[in-house]
Amino acid sequence: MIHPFAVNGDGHLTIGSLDTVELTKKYGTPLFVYDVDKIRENARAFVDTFKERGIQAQVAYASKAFSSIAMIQVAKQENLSLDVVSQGELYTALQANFPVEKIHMHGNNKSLDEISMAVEYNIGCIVVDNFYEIDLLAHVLKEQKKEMDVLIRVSPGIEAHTHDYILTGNEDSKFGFDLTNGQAEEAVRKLMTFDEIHVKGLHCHIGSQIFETDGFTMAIERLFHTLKDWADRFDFKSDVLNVGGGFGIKYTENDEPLPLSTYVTALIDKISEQVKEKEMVFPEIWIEPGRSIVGDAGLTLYSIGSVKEIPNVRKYVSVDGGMTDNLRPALYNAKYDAVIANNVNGKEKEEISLAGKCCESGDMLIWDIELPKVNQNDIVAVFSTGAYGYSMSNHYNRFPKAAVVFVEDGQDRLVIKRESFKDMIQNDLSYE
Ligand SMILES: Cc1ncc(COP(=O)(O)O)c(C=O)c1O
Ligand SMILES: N[C@@H](CCCC[NH3+])C(=O)O
Repeated sequence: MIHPFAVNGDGHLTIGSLDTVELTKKYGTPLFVYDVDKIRENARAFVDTFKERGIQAQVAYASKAFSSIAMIQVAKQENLSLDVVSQGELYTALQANFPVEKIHMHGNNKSLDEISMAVEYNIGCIVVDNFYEIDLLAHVLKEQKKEMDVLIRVSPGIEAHTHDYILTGNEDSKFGFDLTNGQAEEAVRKLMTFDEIHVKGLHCHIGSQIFETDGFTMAIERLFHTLKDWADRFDFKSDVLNVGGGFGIKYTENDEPLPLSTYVTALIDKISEQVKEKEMVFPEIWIEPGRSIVGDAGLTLYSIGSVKEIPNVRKYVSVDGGMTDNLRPALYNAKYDAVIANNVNGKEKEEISLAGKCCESGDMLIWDIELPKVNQNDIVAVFSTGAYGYSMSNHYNRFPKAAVVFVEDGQDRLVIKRESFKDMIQNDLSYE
């Protein structure tokens, strides 16, 4: 079983020492529950490693992994910076009173409205992704008579080992300027012509759920190759190097993630090596972890409903959620681990497949998992759903969105209310 979960005397799964079965009685299912201590522990693993090495750094929580007012407030308490990719994520951060100067905005198609809002609220930095955006940004800055720090997102041509859909640093990518075909240089030269725009450095993000450090260190080498070239040819200085997020976490026993501090150490060592070799100034290092801060701190609790046994084929056990609260299995064939929360150590086991309740054959949460024999109304806990679970949840089949509870210091606290049917239809207008 995956940290930080344990089992109490009743054989019930606990999270942050609270009985998950009791939580479902109080809040219903499906229910996301986060152990806030674990979120803090993950955040500190990054922050403290930089501190111990005396490195100037910003650890920006990639709020796309799970954005809510309470979560942004935890990020603020942990002195993280924040990565947002939309007006919605920015709005949430503003509502959480997150310090604006520590907000960075991403996006491969930032709209005029998004850029205007970012400039209006004086966020810390915009990560420029394409030529279209440069013109929009210059226009908005002139109009609002403001200045803005920017990073240039480049794709370093790295094929990280992960699912194709979550690969982002390769040449054939919708994100960023290509380093090798001259577009990145063209972008930086163009950005440097605007007095209102201050180019602070480069950004790259090679992908997500990555278990090795090689992809990151190779990317750093390529970035430094470029930085040295630009420094020699047109005196370009990179005060900041943002190497993105993407650090892998444990979903099942087959995943062997590195300790989070190992990623940071590898990044620092490689950057130190390159700085020395190329005789350059040590940049401030920024990273953008999302999944590795919240992923393994969260789980989802479901109630079991129908059970369909097809003799000699399979036993389908259906729960009261599915691809509406966890799209990842359907989208990436992502694998998860689970237990029966009210009978974790049950001796009599059977192999089942855990199905969601959407009208899609592909709405399966886990294929072929061995669990204690299940009964209707048992509670299933699916682990490591803290990242890209709630944030990618949707209204397919008009299922209302689940509730989210934070657990800390032996207390549970509702941080996102369960949607009502009324909430769900609030924007529907009558045609009668
Ligand atoms: C630019 C950028 N930064 C950070 C992240 C966060 O990645 P992860 O949640 O894998 O740490 C992503 C998502 O892949 C991203 O696209
Ligand atoms: N949503 C993806 C990762 C993409 C992250 C953003 N670039 C996941 O669930 O794994």
